[in-house]
Amino acid sequence: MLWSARQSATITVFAMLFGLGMISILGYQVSSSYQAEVAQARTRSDNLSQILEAQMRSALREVDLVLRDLEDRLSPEEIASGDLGEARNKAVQSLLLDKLTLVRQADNILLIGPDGTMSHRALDVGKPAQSFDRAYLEQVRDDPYRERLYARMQGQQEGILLARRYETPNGVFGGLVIASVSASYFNQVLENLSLGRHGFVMLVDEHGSVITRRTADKRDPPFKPDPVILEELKSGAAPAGTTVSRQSDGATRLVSYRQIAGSPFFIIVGASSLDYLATWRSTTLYYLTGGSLLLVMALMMIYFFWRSHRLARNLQQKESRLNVSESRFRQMIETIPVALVLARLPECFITYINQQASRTFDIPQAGALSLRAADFYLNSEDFREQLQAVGQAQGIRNIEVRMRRWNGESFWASLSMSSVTVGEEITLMIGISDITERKRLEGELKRRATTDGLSGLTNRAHFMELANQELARAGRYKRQLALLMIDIDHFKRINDTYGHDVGDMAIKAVAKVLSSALRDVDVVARMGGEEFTALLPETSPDLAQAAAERVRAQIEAHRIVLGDGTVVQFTGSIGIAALRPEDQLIDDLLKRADVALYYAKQHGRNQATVYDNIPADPQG
Ligand SMILES: Nc1nc2c(ncn2[C@@H]2O[C@H](COP(=O)(O)OP(=O)(O)OP(=O)(O)O)[C@@H](O)[C@H]2O)c(=O)[nH]1
Repeated sequence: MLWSARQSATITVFAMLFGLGMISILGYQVSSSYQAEVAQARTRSDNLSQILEAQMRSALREVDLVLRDLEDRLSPEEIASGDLGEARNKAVQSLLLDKLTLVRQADNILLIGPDGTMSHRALDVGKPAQSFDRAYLEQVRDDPYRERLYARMQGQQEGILLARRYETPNGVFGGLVIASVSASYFNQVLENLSLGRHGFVMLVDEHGSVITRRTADKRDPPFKPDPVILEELKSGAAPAGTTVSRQSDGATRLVSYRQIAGSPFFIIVGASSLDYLATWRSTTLYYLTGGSLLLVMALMMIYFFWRSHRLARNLQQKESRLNVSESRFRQMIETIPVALVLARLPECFITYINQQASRTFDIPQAGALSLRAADFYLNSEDFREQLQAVGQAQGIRNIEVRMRRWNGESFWASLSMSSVTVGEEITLMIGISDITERKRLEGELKRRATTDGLSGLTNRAHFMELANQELARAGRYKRQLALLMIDIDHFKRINDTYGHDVGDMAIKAVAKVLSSALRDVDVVARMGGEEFTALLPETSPDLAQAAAERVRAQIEAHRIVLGDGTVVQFTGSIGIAALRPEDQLIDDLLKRADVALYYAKQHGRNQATVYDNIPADPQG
């Protein structure tokens, strides 16, 4: 199918729009899935920080409740002094131990007196805190509204100290009840979190110092919390959970900050784009690969479409040029003055004849298609011979042959024949020129060249030619041959008496007599003037004499009746010569016949004389 330029352009535009549409859809898909992944990661970080915050908040609250319970159970002396006697000291420690077992997140419980000295502790492990940070203690002592206090654990162990301000029944600062929650507890909490390969989670204090942290990849550089965000969270300027994104090392980090309610500690959860975009990246890669393939296919389709379109267009142009040249060629073939017949070999069925052939053979062009080439020949054997000749040579040229028109009339044709092979098919090409007229003219010329114009008989030159052939044949086959030489008697007198025209009539009359009185095989000629010859093949001198006598008698019997009723009659003399073995040329015979004629004239005319019968002495 061949598209017009407009259709091609439309198809190309559609294909390009399709490609652009695909790119847009792909782009949109990639971008929206990116947004979704980021939003999901943000939610995940936020949720995780929220869960951790709730978990840690409740853990600290449990500890606080235990401490509050202890406050109720302990007396001011028991907090203030560790020197209560062995039994009481043991009872206090036992109480502390009991409470410690209730909160597995706490690893020890201590009592600090108002002077900052540790009075009791549940477990005698680690370095005993002899005295508490004095500045901190004084701060607590002087702030009766701060009943719950937090501090980072000092020393080697990382963790949190959760303290409660103890007041004596009369409202005086009585010391602190403290529980320590070591980082190992938080580590346990954070242990089973799924953070991804580059994620982290950390517990920091209000200054951003890390209490504990967990990263999937230990080689990752430690994350430094943003103090501004911590400050904003503390002051309430930022929402309880704040998630920010930061660029680092070619990746984006989504960091979710959340303060543990009621405490100066913060949970920070970080997710890396290397993790949360991993699936998106691989999916996008698939999309892009698939999309690129589709795009390449679309481009290839456009390319192949254009290519085939161009090829088809070229083909069409070539075809139309071919059609033009074919129609020109066909027109030429149709109008050339040579009859052209095409026939398919080997059956020789006619496949085409041109207009000239139609005229030559007198048959409609379509009508010829049911015929074979041989049907145009007068003798189909001629066709077979020519076909054979074409098979042996390249072709045959200007062969003269008798052909046949459709109405049965025969004619002479000059014919050329050759064969061409197109694909599997072998076609016979026959060019025919009707040469009937040429043949007629040739015949006429030949006749004029060999015939005497007045008498219609063979002229002298042609007679000499034919006579010599007969002579040679007779000599070869040892056959007899006789020659008559006929002359009108006193012809001059006829001319002179009646005129030249009557003389001509006499010449014609003698020619007629000779033609009728002699055989067809006899060669009769007018040698000039009123002199005639007749060559009689296979004729003995006696038979020749009889024929001469017949001629003489018919000439004598002939009458020319003139317009005025005048009857003209005349006679003729004939000399006869028979072939002799020594004769080489017809002139030898002519000479002897001439002698015999002369003898006949001399001896009274109107008679036939055989040369061999002339007496040795002519006078006698
Ligand atoms: N009408 C006519 N006369 C011709 C033609 N050719 C030659 N002649 C004449 O024929 C005559 C021949 O005469 P001659 O050769 O003297 O012989 P003749 O009169 O026949 O006498 P014999 O032969 O002795 O009987 C001449 O007068 C020629 O002019 C011709 O074609 N037509």
